[in-house]
Amino acid sequence: MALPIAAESRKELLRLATAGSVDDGKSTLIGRLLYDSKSIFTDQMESIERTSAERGDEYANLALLTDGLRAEREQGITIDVAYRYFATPRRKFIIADTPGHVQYTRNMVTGASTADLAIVLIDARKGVLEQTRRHAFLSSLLGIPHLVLAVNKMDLVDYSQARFDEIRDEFASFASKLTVTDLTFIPVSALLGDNVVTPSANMDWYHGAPLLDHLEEVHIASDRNLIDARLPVQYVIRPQRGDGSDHRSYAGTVAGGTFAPGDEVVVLPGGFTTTIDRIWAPGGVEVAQAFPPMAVSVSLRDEIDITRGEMIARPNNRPWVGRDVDAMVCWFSDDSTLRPGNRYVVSATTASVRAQITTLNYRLDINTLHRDETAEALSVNQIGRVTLHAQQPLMFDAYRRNRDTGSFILVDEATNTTVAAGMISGPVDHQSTIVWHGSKVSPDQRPYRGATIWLTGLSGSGKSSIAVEVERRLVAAGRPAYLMDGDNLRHGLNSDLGFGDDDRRENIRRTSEVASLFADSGSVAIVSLISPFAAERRRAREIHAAAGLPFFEVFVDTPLAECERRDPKGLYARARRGEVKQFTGIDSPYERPTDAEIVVTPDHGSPTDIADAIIRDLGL
Ligand SMILES: Nc1ncnc2c1ncn2[C@@H]1O[C@H](COP(=O)(O)OS(=O)(=O)O)[C@@H](OP(=O)(O)O)[C@H]1O
Ligand SMILES: Nc1ncnc2c1ncn2[C@@H]1O[C@H](COP(=O)(O)OP(=O)(O)O)[C@@H](O)[C@H]1O
Repeated sequence: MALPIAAESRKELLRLATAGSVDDGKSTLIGRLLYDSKSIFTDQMESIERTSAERGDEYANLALLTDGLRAEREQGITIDVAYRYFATPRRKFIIADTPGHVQYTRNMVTGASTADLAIVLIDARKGVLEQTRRHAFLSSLLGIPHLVLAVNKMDLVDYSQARFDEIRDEFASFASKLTVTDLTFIPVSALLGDNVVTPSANMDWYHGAPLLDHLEEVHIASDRNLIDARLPVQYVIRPQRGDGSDHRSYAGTVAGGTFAPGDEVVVLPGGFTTTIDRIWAPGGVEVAQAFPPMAVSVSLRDEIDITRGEMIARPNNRPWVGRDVDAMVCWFSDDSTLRPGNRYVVSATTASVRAQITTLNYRLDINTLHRDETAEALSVNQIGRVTLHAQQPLMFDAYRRNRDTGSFILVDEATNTTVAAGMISGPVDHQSTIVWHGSKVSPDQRPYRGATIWLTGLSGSGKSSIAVEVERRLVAAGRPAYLMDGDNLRHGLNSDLGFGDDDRRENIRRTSEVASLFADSGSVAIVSLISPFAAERRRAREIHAAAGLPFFEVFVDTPLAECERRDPKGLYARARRGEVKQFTGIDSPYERPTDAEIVVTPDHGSPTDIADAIIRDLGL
């Protein structure tokens, strides 16, 4: 016999969001659902009955159930969303209960972003109001697949079918402008229980299901995207000595499609292709298939260096990979505004990347759907369409295709707070209008196969001295080779860049791209760049890997003290005196490479000795 707990966990979960103000009877409706489905504990019920009697309420005031909880949680919580849990024999439910006033747009965005179904309440006496339209619009913007219009307080309009029909027609004409796929109207009285859990004896003209039946029956299994296989890598599990495993595995929550052992996959953004070896569910149980929203770990047939934030997909069905994204954002922060030029960290699936807002295309009035194209900023609870530019490629889908891989949050790095939520429309247009023109020359038609030798190290470590010797030897041997020295590039290609972190990243990015073009042409690109950041060096490697080009990192590991002693340009002395700011090793970081192909130290001899060794070791 199955244990009850197992039966419980097998039940399908429906995430439901309710929007509306207290006056519409939202709290009473939720209370009624909990009460009539026997989800309230007896002691809670007794206290509600007692308080209702004290207040002189005619009926047990079920709103007290949710309002009481709200008062508790108001302390110290900025985003006011209460999650309630209840279950019936057929399904489990999580209700995200969000207050409905205009200033609570951010709450609704937070609470409803993962919902399968939204209930929008209408007071039958008042009909369709501005806030009804606002809630319906937000539900559609958030891509909630099922929308229920609960026309409440039917007892106060004599259970009139005519009034219900009037409201339904008015709302349906507005909803036709939205992308609502499944719309259901239910006449209810939350206070008296009509059509909430049990069918109403007062509305025999209504032949549909009561609300709870609808919630139990609405078909949600196919709402998830089961086509586009996506596994954002959350962390890497390395084999422990002695535990019998011989493979690294990659853990994450499946965000779309299905994965099975033997499937060919691509790891993005690097572009390596391999095959899934095995898949485990939590607890180490091996499974034959993974689908959303399963948390799994997978092992791959080839050893590939994968880190958090990368994505496993299918070679013939990839997410977009790009830096420029077009999105709708809802601004959350009371303390700041969104403006073009502002910089944030974009957190999308498991990746976090720095990005800048490039444009605010318009601000949307969520009551009228009017687009204000003259808007210069978004403040709290406002929604607008923006484009942003990320410093590293993001992997994403359109939100309407996949709510997990199509959404992100913006984090203010200075305060480490979430300032916005975003829903991606797609890559910025200019990208989709640019096509890749393939060359008619294949790599083996070129006289030489190119490569990049990337020298990294502190200023004065000896990068340039070694690089010029490598270039000289290769050219003398008849190989096309070309030296790209950071100092020299900063005179032309990178003359607009300084030494702040962002500028250095851009410096490394541009140099990576140019080096890969040289390598692609059959030349050996020799780069001599401090390149202090591990992520950007890694990105340089990935750019080459994606194009199938060899990339060799050479870490010129000369201790800071020795570089400072050499100080060929007198820059260390000036940095110590504070005349040169953000100098690497002094007041700007250098992240030491951990996976360089070659590490050279001063013990290895003169630059010429080292150049000889590099050429020999790399087989060039
Ligand atoms: N603040 C500060 N920090 C580091 N380096 C400085 C700075 N200001 C000027 N220089 C000179 O610029 C050279 C480094 O440029 P890079 O393009 O290699 O640097 S980076 O990769 O963008 O960090 C570097 O050249 P090398 O000594 O050949 O490394 C310095 O001479
Ligand atoms: N292997 C080495 N042994 C001793 N001195 C070296 C070595 N490599 C470079 N140097 C000296 O160190 C100084 C800085 O070298 P440089 O190539 O300009 O460094 P970087 O390009 O890393 O700033 C130069 O004076 C150079 O002669």
